[in-house]
Amino acid sequence: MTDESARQRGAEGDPREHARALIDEKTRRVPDFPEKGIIFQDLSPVLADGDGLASVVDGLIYGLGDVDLVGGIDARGFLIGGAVALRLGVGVLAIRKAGKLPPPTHRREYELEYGTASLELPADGMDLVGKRVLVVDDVLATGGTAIAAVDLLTDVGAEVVAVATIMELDGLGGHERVAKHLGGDIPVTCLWVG
Ligand SMILES: O=P(O)(O)OC[C@H]1O[C@H](OP(=O)(O)OP(=O)(O)O)[C@H](O)[C@@H]1O
Ligand SMILES: Nc1ncnc2[nH]cnc12
Repeated sequence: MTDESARQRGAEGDPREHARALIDEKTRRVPDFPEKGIIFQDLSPVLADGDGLASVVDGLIYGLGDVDLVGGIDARGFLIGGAVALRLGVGVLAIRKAGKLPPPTHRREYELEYGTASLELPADGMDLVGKRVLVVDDVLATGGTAIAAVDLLTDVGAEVVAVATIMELDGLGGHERVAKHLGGDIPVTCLWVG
């Protein structure tokens, strides 16, 4: 990390401003992927950049309350989840796509901007009751994935304290859907909206 990037990220105020500038500059926007009509927002170049990853992590945790555990959503949420957890000094939990975890599991199905899917969590081996969990992912689109993650964590007795994503796709209603599902008092934060 350079002194310059550290200065830009935090010392001069809100670290989200620098994160937003890098997201704006580096995101790869690909039309008609994975199907016609979808503009795929590929954050790979942002996260592959040291300053980009650090800025995003700082931005995602800005203003957060107490967190015991970070839940990262399969698959791109894993990248952010591990980095955020390390920064917060807590553990990370992989919220997995169906069929990856050995039984017993809890499962929730949901609809995506393109298709349907299921998420799973282990149903034993960990005591998640009462754990304050921050859910992280790269993109919030329709909100279906985030809602399934919230429901799974609720199923295992955890308390979701915030949902944070790097990017929100405007016009799909995801932010409102997730906020409403969480009941209004739990923050849904997205660094960049577009
Ligand atoms: O708000 P939603 O409409 O639910 O969409 C958002 C989800 O879609 C993408 O994941 P995807 O299912 O494509 O999986 P991947 O991370 O494995 O590529 C993205 O990483 C989010 O998890
Ligand atoms: N348009 C999109 N770009 C990247 N990830 C997504 N997840 C859901 N919709 C997406």
